[in-house]
Amino acid sequence: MPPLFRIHDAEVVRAGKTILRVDDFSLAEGEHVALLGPNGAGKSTFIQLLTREVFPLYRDEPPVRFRGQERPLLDDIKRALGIVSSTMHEQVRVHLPAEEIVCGGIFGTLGLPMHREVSDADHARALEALDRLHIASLANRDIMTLSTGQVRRVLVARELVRNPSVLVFDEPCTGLDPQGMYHLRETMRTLAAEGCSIILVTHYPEDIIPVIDRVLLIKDASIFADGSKRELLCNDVMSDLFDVPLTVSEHDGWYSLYGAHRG
Ligand SMILES: Nc1ncnc2c1ncn2[C@@H]1O[C@H](COP(=O)(O)OP(=O)(O)OP(=O)(O)O)[C@@H](O)[C@H]1O
Repeated sequence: MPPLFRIHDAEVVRAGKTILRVDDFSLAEGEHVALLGPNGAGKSTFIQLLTREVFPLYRDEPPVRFRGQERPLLDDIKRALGIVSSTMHEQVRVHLPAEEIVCGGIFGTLGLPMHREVSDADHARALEALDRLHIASLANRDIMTLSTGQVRRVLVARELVRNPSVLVFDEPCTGLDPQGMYHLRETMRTLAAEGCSIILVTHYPEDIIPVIDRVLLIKDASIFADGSKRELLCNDVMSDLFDVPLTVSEHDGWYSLYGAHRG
């Protein structure tokens, strides 16, 4: 089986500057990975290479392959991938029940589509997605009255209605309180246990749920390291990645990062 994604000899240039270079990377079907690195390193650009929102410099052989295809259809990639980011909820500025927001995910609309029939089965899919994340009780709540953490989980459900095989979480816990972080990380665990591949982008090892073993460290527009958590989530590597002294601790497969302050 070809890998889900393969990137080979890709370079993204903006304003005359290389903002990402990837010599070789591949992700197998069903594999999880966490991208970790400082601000401006190139993590979002990496994701946008996969989703074909940015294009690398021309090569005779296209640098990004999806399921072995050199020129995949954008629709095929969109069908396979669900994306949840910490900024998505800023676009939700309408008074609609959470269930309608989720149902809109089937049609790619924010709420129910204006000119298309929404069947009982569509509504049932939306409720099922909310239920999978244990938030069915929010179905009739006005999305504008929910907490940031609740909205983010509703938006995960909105991606789930299309049954993607891969979920990209782009800084999913940014702006959440400890309760919101707990639930969001539990959501990732639930989805991984159900067989979804997770691609996580984060600044914090705390977000890397135990089932994700592979970490891709990105720094200064290139891959700094690619390997297992045990190998890379350690004091020296993290201090080098973020250019400040850091200490890593691990407990039951969960990692934490602290500033190694003196005095
Ligand atoms: N259109 C553009 N023109 C010029 N520079 C750009 C453009 N888009 C991105 N960049 C630069 O490319 C670099 C990588 O950006 P990217 O958003 O991928 O980083 P990131 O690792 O996701 O950062 P953060 O953690 O802050 O979200 C940054 O320095 C950014 O300023």
